[in-house]
Amino acid sequence: MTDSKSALRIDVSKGGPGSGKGTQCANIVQHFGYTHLSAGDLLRAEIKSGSENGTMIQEMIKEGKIVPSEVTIKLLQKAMQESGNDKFLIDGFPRNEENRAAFESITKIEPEFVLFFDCSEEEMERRLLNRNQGRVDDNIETIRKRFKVFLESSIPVVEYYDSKGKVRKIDAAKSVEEVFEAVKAIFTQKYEKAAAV
Ligand SMILES: Nc1ncnc2c1ncn2[C@@H]1O[C@H](COP(=O)(O)OP(=O)(O)OP(=O)(O)O)[C@@H](O)[C@H]1O
Ligand SMILES: Nc1ccn([C@@H]2O[C@H](COP(=O)(O)O)[C@@H](O)[C@H]2O)c(=O)n1
Ligand SMILES: [Mg+2]
Repeated sequence: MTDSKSALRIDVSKGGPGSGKGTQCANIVQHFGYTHLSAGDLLRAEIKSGSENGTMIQEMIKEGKIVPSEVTIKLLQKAMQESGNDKFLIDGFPRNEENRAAFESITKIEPEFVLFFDCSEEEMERRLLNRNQGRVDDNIETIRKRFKVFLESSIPVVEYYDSKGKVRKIDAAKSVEEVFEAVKAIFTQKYEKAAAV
């Protein structure tokens, strides 16, 4: 997203649950100097911190529901301020139209581009059930709810950005290395274009 006043640059990483957003963002950070902000990770940290919103967030995550935007946006803004960076890769946000509209209205920032990790439900389900990170939402019941929310609420946001020519779709069913090759090509092209201006 670009913000002319503060020159913050933000790209967005989207894709279904288990499509590999977090894995690829970690690679992008190492190669391209972004700060990675995972909305899900920030919400999980908020639960651990013992915040007054912790119980509500925990319940929403267990049910695969989307936490109210004001909570998530405050966490994102705080993390951005604390990072000292001006280049952010926001992972798993905006998750629905409310997230998108509220973020843009509060921050006046729009994404430069949106990476969309495209993967079948069958493969995503396999990956989530093998993740073994102790997440309360990595069980088959919650995974099915998360897939439904993804289709009903998150895909329309991808379509919105697509209509603005911002989506870069990546075949995320390939190996981690192959997916990263495709990601690298997108970022390299972006920097080459910027250098040519
Ligand atoms: N290309 C890949 N091939 C096989 N396994 C992968 C691939 N990418 C990621 N994984 C594995 O799949 C699991 C989910 O990946 P990751 O946590 O990056 O997904 P995510 O999109 O961030 O999911 P969530 O939305 O639930 O946070 C992890 O165990 C990860 O190691
Ligand atoms: N914008 C968001 C992002 C996430 N959540 C909640 O966290 C859960 C886990 O998110 P991951 O990106 O780590 O998979 C997600 O299912 C939501 O419950 C949210 O509310 N808003
Ligand atoms: Mg993740």
